[in-house]
Amino acid sequence: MKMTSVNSANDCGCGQAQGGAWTLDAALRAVAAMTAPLSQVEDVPLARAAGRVLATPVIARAPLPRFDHAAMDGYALRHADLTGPGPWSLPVDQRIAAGQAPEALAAGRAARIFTGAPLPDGADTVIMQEHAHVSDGILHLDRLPQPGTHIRRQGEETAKGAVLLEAGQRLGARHIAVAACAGAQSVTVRRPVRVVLLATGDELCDPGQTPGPGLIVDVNTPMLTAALTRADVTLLRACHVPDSRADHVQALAKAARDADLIVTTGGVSVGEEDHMRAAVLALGGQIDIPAVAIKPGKPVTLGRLGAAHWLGLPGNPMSAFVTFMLFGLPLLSALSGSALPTARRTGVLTHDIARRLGRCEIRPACIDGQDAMGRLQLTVSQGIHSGRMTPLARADGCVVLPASGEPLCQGTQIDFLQFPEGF
Ligand SMILES: Nc1nc2c(c(=O)[nH]1)N[C@H]1C(S)=C(S)[C@@H](COP(=O)(O)OP(=O)(O)OC[C@H]3O[C@@H](n4cnc5c(N)ncnc54)[C@H](O)[C@@H]3O)O[C@H]1N2
Ligand code: MOO
Repeated sequence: MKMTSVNSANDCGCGQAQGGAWTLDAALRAVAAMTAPLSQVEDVPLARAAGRVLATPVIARAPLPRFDHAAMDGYALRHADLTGPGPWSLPVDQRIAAGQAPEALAAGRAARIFTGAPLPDGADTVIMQEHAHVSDGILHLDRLPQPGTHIRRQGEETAKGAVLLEAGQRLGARHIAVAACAGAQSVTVRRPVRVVLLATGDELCDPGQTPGPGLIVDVNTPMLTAALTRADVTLLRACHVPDSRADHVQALAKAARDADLIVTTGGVSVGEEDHMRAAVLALGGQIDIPAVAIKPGKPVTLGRLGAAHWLGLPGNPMSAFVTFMLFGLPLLSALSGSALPTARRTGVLTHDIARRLGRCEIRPACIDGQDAMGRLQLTVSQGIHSGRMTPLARADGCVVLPASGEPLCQGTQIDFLQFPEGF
């Protein structure tokens, strides 16, 4: 097959040298297989548990609801007291608000009761106050109620001892609410994943600075700092590393001492200024996945350095973004023992796509609604450039264009990775 020029304006050269590169699916399977959850756990109060990952299940300490109670403001009575054809009249001799302990209901009597208040012993039915009439302390009913209405029974939602949240659950507001229902004051979660972020390149200057000749603004550090700002991650530090082997070795050695995961950007390609792989190997590290046959992001490299995982992202910001989404997010999930954040969905193309067969492409895409069958309608960026970030700002996720297969025409089904919230 004739290759187009590597100098083409829309092409950084990925896909031209597939030797040694893993397929995307094989690399993702390997990451899942070789990454075990951190063993250390800690107890945190519910108020500080948002975004953390449960290490042990949350068990109901009592039945839910804990006791029989009224589901409506009204009157509690014993249904068997409503004898004969009606209307019926029952003296009201008790008033029970939420939080009060009632007395048993005497025969032939009703109790004024409010939503959430415990049902008195002997009562088995609650009448909404809109369906009752009370005068001089006597409850009058014209219609016979259904026995047992408007009562929430002890244990009807769940029994004592039931598992309400499984280990591995990432805690959002609704899960914390369920833990509170369970009677928990705190939860046992995995400790945060400790990450060190290293951006390599002599050309980098900080955002906000005016770059001197040949310099560029560091995009990867703010991008990945944002992606790593989450409750289940402690970003220990984010540093620039100059383009020298000695500086790489020094920064990596320090990172390996305190990080669970070292994320680097740049320096993973093949030029003399690319020192990352050599530095990892010089420190006794290992490379598990040397490259992945995707565009952008082919030079992405995964390995180990001491006890730490190493994720070597390519320097081009678009490549770094895509490879962090594909590998960084699953790595963090695996280390924190939670499910993958981005399930692959299937969508349908709204237009034809020109692509080069033989390489797997990851392209930004927008959701343009759903068709009659509920399938996502996807509009995909035409062509990608691994340094260009602007298409990502408008996108809802990325499509995965397979390396082989039929032409991609309007209506073709395609895999879609929706960006997680905040990504
Ligand atoms: N002869 C070959 N050259 C290249 C190949 C190849 O296979 N053979 N692969 C190309 C591909 S694909 C990519 S991607 C890049 C990856 O290179 P590195 O990971 O070594 O990254 P750098 O060379 O350090 O930087 C690439 C590019 O990105 C810019 N950059 C780097 N860091 C940042 C940052 N923090 N913020 C913004 N921009 C950044 C850097 O200035 C370069 O322009 O290699 C190709 N070359
Ligand atoms: O295309 Mo490279 O993918 O610039 O990562």
